[in-house]
Amino acid sequence: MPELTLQDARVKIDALDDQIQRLISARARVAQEVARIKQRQGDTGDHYRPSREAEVLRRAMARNSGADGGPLTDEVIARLMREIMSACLSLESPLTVAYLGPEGTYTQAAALKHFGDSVTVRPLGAVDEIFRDVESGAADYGVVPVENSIGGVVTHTLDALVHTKLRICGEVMLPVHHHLLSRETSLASVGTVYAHPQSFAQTRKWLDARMGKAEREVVSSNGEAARIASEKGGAAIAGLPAARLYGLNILASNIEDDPGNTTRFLIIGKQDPSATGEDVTSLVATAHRNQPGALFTLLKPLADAQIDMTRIESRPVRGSPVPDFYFFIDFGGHASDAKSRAVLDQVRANAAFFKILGSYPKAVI
Ligand SMILES: O=C(O)C(=O)C[C@]1(C(=O)O)C=C[C@@H](O)C=C1
Repeated sequence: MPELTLQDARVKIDALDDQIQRLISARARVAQEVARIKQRQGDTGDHYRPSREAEVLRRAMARNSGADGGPLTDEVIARLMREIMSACLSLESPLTVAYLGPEGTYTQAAALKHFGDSVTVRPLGAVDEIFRDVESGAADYGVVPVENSIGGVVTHTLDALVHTKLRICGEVMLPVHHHLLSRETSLASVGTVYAHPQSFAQTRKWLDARMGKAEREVVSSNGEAARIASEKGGAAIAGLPAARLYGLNILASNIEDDPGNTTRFLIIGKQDPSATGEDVTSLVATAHRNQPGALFTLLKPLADAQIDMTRIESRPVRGSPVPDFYFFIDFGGHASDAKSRAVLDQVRANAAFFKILGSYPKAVI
């Protein structure tokens, strides 16, 4: 092919943009039609469909890996598709999403990664408030952190899951990069570092090596840490959105001790997503007390069925006169498929307390 001039290339880009825009508008009109179909079918809730969204994103990534795919990465393609769907859904029924605030937290980044930009967000102060907000209908969905690859589980979230009527309808995996943010311009001028306890846990080695003399003050969130650093001085450990929001300098980047540092977040709401073929089921159960091998008995059906148990966490049962534990179990599969259903029935039969927390699509991006 003869080499294009810059002007020719721009003419091509303009022509492609015309086509892209026409197609996006056509897609948005079909989404409006989808909303009318759902209403005719008597659908009274919101129009968000987590399983369909996962399918659309997986198709986009598969197309990108095919013959006509590239040069953008699968993740970039999926994120673009994410935003198109988010905008289409906002025409159907705008969503309100509550998350663990304030603004600038990793939970906000997780909420936007999962739902895209075209949602109304409500930053709230505590995990319990997010559960209440969704239960009361003030928000359609909530986003809560559940586990970090270095810092471990978020106990408030596990405890709230035991008693809520809400369902887990999705998960988000967010690679977490911590930065040291400050109004100052050098590490030497920082007297106090503010951070959430999990962020301190995830940057401990770096802080010990580089900021051994600075005070460490625990605050309720990374967003709060950034706000304090912007008002009082010192430095905050937080993400880039917080640096932008509070106009702070980045004194050091990627200070997490483990470069694979990832936080998993849950989407909580009132719907049960349908099976997609790549799903996760979460349950909580207690074993019968005083029975030798009770936990083994509880888990045996999973092993017998060769089901992939991806997670197990325990939390003490509060107020129990003898030691007793809730076991939070995740496995690959959907509660509606025959194999998972049979296993769930057996686990339920072996448990003193049993509750399915949700079956939902495995995180796509
Ligand atoms: O397929 C649907 O049910 C739609 O509402 C369309 C659509 C989309 O834009 O593709 C939009 C929102 C839903 O969450 C899922 C998909």
